Amino acid sequence: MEDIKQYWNEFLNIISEDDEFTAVALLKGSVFVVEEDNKAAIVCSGDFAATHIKKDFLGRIKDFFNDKCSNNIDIDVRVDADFVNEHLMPEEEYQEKSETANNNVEVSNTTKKEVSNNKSNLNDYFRFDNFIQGNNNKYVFEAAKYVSSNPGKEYNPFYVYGSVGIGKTHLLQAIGNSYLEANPNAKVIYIDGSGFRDEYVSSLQNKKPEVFKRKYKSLDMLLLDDLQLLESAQETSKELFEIFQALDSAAKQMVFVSDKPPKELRNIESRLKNRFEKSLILSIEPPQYETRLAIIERKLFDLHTSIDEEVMKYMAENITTDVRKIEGAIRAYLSVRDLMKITPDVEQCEKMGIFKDYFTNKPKLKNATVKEIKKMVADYYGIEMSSFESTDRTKFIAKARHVAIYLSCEYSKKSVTEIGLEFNRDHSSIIHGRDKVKDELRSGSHLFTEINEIISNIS
Ligand SMILES: Nc1ncnc2c1ncn2[C@@H]1O[C@H](COP(=O)(O)OP(=O)(O)OP(=O)(O)O)[C@@H](O)[C@H]1O
Repeated sequence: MEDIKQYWNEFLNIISEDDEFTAVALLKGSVFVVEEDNKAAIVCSGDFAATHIKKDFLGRIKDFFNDKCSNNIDIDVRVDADFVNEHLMPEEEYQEKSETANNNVEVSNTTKKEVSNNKSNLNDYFRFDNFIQGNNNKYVFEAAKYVSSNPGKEYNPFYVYGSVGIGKTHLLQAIGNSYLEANPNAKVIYIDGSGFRDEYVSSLQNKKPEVFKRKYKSLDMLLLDDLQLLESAQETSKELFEIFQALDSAAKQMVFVSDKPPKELRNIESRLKNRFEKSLILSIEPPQYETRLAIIERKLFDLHTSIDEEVMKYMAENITTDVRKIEGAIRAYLSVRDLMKITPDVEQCEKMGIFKDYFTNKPKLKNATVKEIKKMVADYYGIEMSSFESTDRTKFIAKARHVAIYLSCEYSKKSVTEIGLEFNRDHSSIIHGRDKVKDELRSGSHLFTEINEIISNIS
């Protein structure tokens, strides 16, 4: 029998040499099993790994084996987290890891702090290969990668903005880490607005502003986070403009991150604002359902653990904006699991309120009746109210009807049977309509925006 397993190791070595970090992490985090002479499987810890392996690598893996082996090898990719946990680490290590998974989460967080490189303030954890791409961030991600390998060129400065906890700092630091990896002697500084202001103020107090100026003007790359924190520090922003000019004329890359676009920044040196407005400005949006699910899988993968898929989906459905909250929810779940030695399912999570501090609050509709909801939805889509009760099944009407049914189920406090009476339908049609919208929302469809707009019109 041929040594198929050996070929797998050879494949891993080749792919490691190619420096495909994501591939290496995904493939090494999976288990290769030879099942019969001409049958093998790649067992993964989650759908994220399985999907990517199937999509991006299975073809190459099959070609590689077909070149090596005399017979065609049938290779399947499947998900079995427990199997992976058991086979990937020695038994004692596995026991230790699962017993201390909660600590691991903390360890991972402290690691985030401890690994920071003193000179640059960068934290090694924030890399491109552990950043999940989705529709919300794909352009920013591509631009960030481009900037880190082509610094000081056409995207200088690069300006990124977006709301809380959606990966701005992660990408900013990934730019620095990746650039330093290729240029280990480069001078890079990552700092946030308040750190920059404090350093400037203390250089004035110590009567050494020249040292401060020299330090920043001699950089190869400046990564300034939370720029909005300089809004109340006009003098510092003037100083930043000087540094900006020096770095710009030396073609040194600058990346700025803020919670708002340049035009909304107040009390910032106007010449600086003007320059920002001419830069490459991109925003990161909150991640959609699939991206949130992939982030959860990735975070668990980093922690060498896994949790029930339904619980992951439950988290992804209910934490819609802030990825930091997703990390908190994972920590909360693992603490309960490890301290109480139970594996809560979705129902238990709900009963125990494990995620109550992390879930995104649903917009509140004050005293919304089914009638009001129907009126707002009809106005929004420009249809007659009577269409909701009619038998008209044209796509547009059916969609509006489903949205009205969904909102009535979520917000009117009426039972499905009562709602059914108002839509001239039985309770099973109401459940069908409601679930159809829920499924679409899960898949990150545009309906999410439409529903939010309707809700804000009602409330
Ligand atoms: N797409 C993603 N893939 C992987 N991890 C992510 C992603 N987006 C956010 N995170 C993680 O979420 C956490 C919060 O992200 P980050 O600190 O970058 O947010 P931020 O947008 O800078 O927020 P703030 O404005 O509050 O500083 C980090 O631990 C980061 O690794």
